[in-house]
Amino acid sequence: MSVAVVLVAGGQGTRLGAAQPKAFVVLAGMPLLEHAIQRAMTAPEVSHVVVVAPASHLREAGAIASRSSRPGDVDVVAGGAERTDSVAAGLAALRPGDGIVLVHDAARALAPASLFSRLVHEVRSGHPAVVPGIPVSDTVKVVDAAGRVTATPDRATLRAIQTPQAFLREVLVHAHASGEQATDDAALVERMGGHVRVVEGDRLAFKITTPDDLATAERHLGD
Ligand SMILES: Nc1ccn([C@@H]2O[C@H](COP(=O)(O)OP(=O)(O)OP(=O)(O)O)[C@@H](O)[C@H]2O)c(=O)n1
Ligand SMILES: C[C@](O)(CO)[C@H](O)COP(=O)(O)O
Repeated sequence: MSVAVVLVAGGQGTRLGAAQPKAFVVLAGMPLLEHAIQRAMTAPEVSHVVVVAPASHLREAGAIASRSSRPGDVDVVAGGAERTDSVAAGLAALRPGDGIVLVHDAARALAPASLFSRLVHEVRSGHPAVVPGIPVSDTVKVVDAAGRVTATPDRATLRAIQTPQAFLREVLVHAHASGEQATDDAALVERMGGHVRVVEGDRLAFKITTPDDLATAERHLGD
């Protein structure tokens, strides 16, 4: 069963505030998208990457894909208005033999190859939906629209969820068939009653969202 990565890079990066969409912002001499492709393709299990780019930047994404170690194994398609739409566009471009799908944010450009491998191992061990998570160090409160606290969940039960998120292809495709939006793909599986397993994440898989995050990423690469 081959393993495909749907690498979503179709967002604008409004919170980063750069002149171009976030995936094309240069970090240590290379666009974030290129960092993400390199790391994904370093995982020996990964046979194919579908890059989902903004419709305005297909040519730029194609040029980045052509510089990868295996250009024939990287396809580029146009994304949609929301992240969920971009993932759906990537799923539509999977190849026939792709049985395991990892959905990954280009914005988590430093996620290491070892994280991809760990998730694939978990799916191959019989878990149809597996996501990486990090224990939270802050106390997290649930608030209503008026800012009033309605609950303080036990911190030990909470995880900050990252990507890549790994699924059996049929499970993910079925979950997306609902046409609903969600902030991550696992939530669609949860909504249809599917089991999602959380495994240990990786601090390097943090999401580059703001200029501060970009500076943090630069520091990591300088270490
Ligand atoms: N319509 C969209 C929106 C987001 N994404 C991707 O989803 C990932 C996570 O999204 P986020 O970090 O929030 O990126 P943006 O939506 O680009 O950021 P912002 O909300 O600041 O505009 C990113 O790799 C982004 O490119 C996408 O492919 N298509
Ligand atoms: C998928 C995700 O990265 C998991 O933490 C996250 O939910 C993406 O959120 P965003 O709203 O697109 O930033």
